[in-house]
Amino acid sequence: MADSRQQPHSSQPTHAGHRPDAVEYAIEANRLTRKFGPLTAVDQVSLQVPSASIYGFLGPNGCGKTTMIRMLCGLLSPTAGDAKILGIAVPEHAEQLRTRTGYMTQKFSLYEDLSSEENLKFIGRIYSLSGKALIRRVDELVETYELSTLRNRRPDAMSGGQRQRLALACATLHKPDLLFLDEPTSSVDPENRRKFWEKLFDLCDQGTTILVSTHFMDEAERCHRLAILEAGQLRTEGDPQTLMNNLQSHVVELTGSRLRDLKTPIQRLPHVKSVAQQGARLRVLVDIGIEHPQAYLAQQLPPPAPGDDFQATLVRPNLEDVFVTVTHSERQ
Ligand SMILES: Nc1ncnc2c1ncn2[C@@H]1O[C@H](COP(=O)(O)OP(=O)(O)OP(=O)(O)O)[C@@H](O)[C@H]1O
Repeated sequence: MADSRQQPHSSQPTHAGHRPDAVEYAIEANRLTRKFGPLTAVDQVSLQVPSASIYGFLGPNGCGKTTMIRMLCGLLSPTAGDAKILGIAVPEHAEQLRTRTGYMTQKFSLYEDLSSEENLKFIGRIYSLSGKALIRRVDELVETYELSTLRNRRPDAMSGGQRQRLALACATLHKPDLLFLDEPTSSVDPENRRKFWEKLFDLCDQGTTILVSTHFMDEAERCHRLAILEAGQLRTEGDPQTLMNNLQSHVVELTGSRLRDLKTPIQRLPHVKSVAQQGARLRVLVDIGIEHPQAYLAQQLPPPAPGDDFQATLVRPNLEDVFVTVTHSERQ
């Protein structure tokens, strides 16, 4: 039976934060906690985000991603714990970070009654740009984010991808050292998401640190490092390849002609953590303590009928497998 696990490849940033005043970690959070009445939305989360890297928050709805970002931005006070952003304590000294950070929310904070160009100029003036410097910067952003044909268009007449490009242009107008992106691609198709990520890597190469929250696995896999959150708690943290290599489950793919009948019995097996149908295959997560997972599954199931081409293959874990294993979400 085949084992298609591949060798890890490096997912470290190729640049080392070449801004002169760069700190080693753009974000340092120490047991950060936020309660809303009886609810603990963020529960003692500690993490370090290396400068000039892209760091992801991955987690289901309501797991605390936005609350965490708002505390790191200095917009929300923690109930307990502390954080330093670019070496500066928040929320105490958040004002010092105003011109050094950018924030793009999932709702794209654009002014709907202003055109693209007017949005950019308005934001530019907030950051004290004026005259030729403002015009130059707006032209630069229009070029970078492919907005030249949209200069006079208002956001409400733009597609999701176009609005997102404009929102990113606005969020980066003042060349922030650190950019917070809260589910920035939730209304964007895969092609535009891919292009958006190219822009993020360009920014990162220029020394910008990016913290991005997402529930898309393919996006999470692009990050240099990743935190998986659930119910306000940090379940695991690391670079995606290492997380996949260190997965505490075997991943077995089953093919054959009676997969739908097998799904329920497999789900009931004591050492099976999850079963998901993917097209003509069942993807099964088996406890890492089981030495021969394919044999384990074959032994527990009814014998194949004559002519059944049942096969069990050990495959390389993906990030969704990591997510399912470290959280309590059951993949069906
Ligand atoms: N101001 C608030 N008052 C009360 N509860 C809040 C407040 N803000 C967030 N919460 C609660 O805290 C929990 C975490 O919410 P949060 O928005 O941080 O999650 P999230 O991971 O960003 O979710 P999503 O992916 O849906 O955006 C949720 O249960 C939410 O209802």
